[in-house]
Amino acid sequence: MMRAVSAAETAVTTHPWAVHAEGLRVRAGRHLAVDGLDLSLTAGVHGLLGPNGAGKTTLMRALATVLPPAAGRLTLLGRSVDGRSELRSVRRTLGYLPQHFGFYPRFTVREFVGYMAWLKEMPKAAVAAAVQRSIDRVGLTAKADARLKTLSGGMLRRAGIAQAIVNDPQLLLLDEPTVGLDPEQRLDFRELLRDLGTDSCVLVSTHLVEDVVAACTDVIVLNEGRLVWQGTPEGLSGQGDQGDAGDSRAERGYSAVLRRHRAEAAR
Ligand SMILES: Nc1ncnc2c1ncn2[C@@H]1O[C@H](COP(=O)(O)OP(=O)(O)OP(=O)(O)O)[C@@H](O)[C@H]1O
Repeated sequence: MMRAVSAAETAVTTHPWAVHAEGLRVRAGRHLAVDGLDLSLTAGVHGLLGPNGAGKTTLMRALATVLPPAAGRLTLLGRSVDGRSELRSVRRTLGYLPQHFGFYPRFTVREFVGYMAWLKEMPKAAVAAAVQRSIDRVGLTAKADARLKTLSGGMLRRAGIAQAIVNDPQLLLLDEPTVGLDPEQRLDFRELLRDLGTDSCVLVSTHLVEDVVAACTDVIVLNEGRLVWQGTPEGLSGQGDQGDAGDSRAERGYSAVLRRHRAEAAR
């Protein structure tokens, strides 16, 4: 006899949230930088906005499994992040560009990306082609065999993006990826983001509202460790009015979201 399958079971097996957080709290040092966050993300490009100190980097680090949750529930790609074997399997399918990343200056771009592929336990036979493809995708083909110490800041950032995408991650976390990119590279990067977001869940932290509008399917606004707004870029543009700060409708909408949250918090 066939057993009835509950909606909850199919949801987990066929449509797992790439990120599902309930009441998530994360400490940065002693400070509770993420304070009771509820967030669910699926495939697409999600732009993470928030003022300095909002908790964006701390959230990214928690989703990258670098920082453990202090409280609440967190599942990534349908798996909890509690046990060692779950963590290992999640990390194989993650890509993460930290805000500040360490690297060996004498490594070439190819060696660096290859080393990260090895850390992600990619099958040996697939590494060389995957490394070349990710270097090509970030526009560093001509610099593939240059040492990292000889690269400009923007090129180094692109090498960082290449290592993050080398394993075709299902969950890609990019913390301020456009810092140091020149205007032409930023346009290319937006195209790459749109491409990556068709199959994967991409979370991009940025201060540039225009990048979010141009490349994201969804916007998340964080303030004081809490999610204060989530919706489409068009929806964000509709939040503001002429009196709000900003050069574009989206910037004024973002200012309005923060203004309202601050007013509510002050009550
Ligand atoms: N190691 C630490 N020890 C104590 N407090 C910290 C530490 N790291 C971060 N914080 C604090 O946690 C809060 C959130 O910091 P976080 O770096 O996550 O914010 P952010 O939104 O990424 O900011 P920015 O836009 O400036 O990069 C800030 O108030 C910050 O001062």
